[in-house]
Amino acid sequence: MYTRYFSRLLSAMAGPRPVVFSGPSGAGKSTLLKKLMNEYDSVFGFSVSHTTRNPRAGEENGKDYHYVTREVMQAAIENGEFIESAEFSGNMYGTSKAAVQDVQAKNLICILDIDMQGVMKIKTTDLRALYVSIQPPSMAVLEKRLRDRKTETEESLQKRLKAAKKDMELGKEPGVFDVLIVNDNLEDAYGQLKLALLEEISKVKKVNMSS
Ligand SMILES: Nc1nc2c(ncn2[C@@H]2O[C@H](COP(=O)(O)OP(=O)(O)O)[C@@H](O)[C@H]2O)c(=O)[nH]1
Ligand SMILES: Nc1ncnc2c1ncn2[C@@H]1O[C@H](COP(=O)(O)OP(=O)(O)O)[C@@H](O)[C@H]1O
Repeated sequence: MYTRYFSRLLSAMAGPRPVVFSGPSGAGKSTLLKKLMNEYDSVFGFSVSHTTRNPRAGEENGKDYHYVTREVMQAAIENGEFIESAEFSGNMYGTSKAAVQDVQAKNLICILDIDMQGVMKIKTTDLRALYVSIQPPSMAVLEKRLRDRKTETEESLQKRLKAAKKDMELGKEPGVFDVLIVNDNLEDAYGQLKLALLEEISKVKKVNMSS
C-alpha cells in the first residue's frame, strides 16, 4: 500500500508525462495536435522545436517552430542547449531543453512532434514520455495528402515519401510506441487519440484545479 502511495506521490511531483508524437510526414500529426490543443488549451503545451527549414504560409516563428540558420542551430547544439536534434529531408530539427522546460514549468503536458531519430533519442532520456504513432491508412493516401497540402517541392516530397516508408516499418516494431493510431477518418482518429490520453488529461485537470 505504501509503495503504491509513494510511487503516486513521486509521479505527481515529477509532473505530467510528456507525450511524443511521431509518424510519417503527412500522416496528420499537426492536424490532430492542433485539434487537441484547441480543445484542451489548459492541459497541453507544445514543445516548439528549432528548424532550419523555411516557414510555410501561415506558420509563425516561435509558435510552430523557431526558424534559425544552420550556423545558429549548430552553435546552440554544441553549447549543450538541445535534448535531441536530427537531420530530416535536408533540414535540421531539434528539441531544446528550454522548449520542454517552458511547458513543464506551467504544469502542462508537454507535446513533442518529432521524427523517428528523435523518438529513439528521447527514449534514452529520463523524460518518461508516452509514445504515440500516427500512421496514414496507406502510402497512396499519404502521397495524396502531401501533394494536396501543397507545401512541398517535388524533391522534398520524394524525400518525405522515402523517409515515410522507413518510418512505417519502424513504427510497427513492437515496444517502440505505446499507442498506434491510423488516421483514416479524422474524427475517428481524434476520438482514439483523446481516449488514449484521457487518464493523463484528468490527472492534469485535477492537479491544476486544486492549485
Ligand atoms: N527529431 C526531431 N524531429 C522533429 C522536430 N521537430 C519536427 N520534427 C520532425 O521533422 C519532420 C518534418 O517536419 P516538418 O518540416 O514540419 O514537415 P511535416 O511533418 O511534413 O509537416 C516531422 O517528422 C517532424 O515530426 C524535432 O525537434 N526533432
Ligand atoms: N484524416 C484526414 N483525412 C484527410 N486529410 C487529412 C486527414 N488528416 C490530415 N489531413 C490533411 O493531410 C495533410 C497532412 O496533414 P498534417 O497534419 O500536415 O501532417 P503531418 O503534420 O503529419 O505532416 C494536411 O493537408 C491535412 O489537412
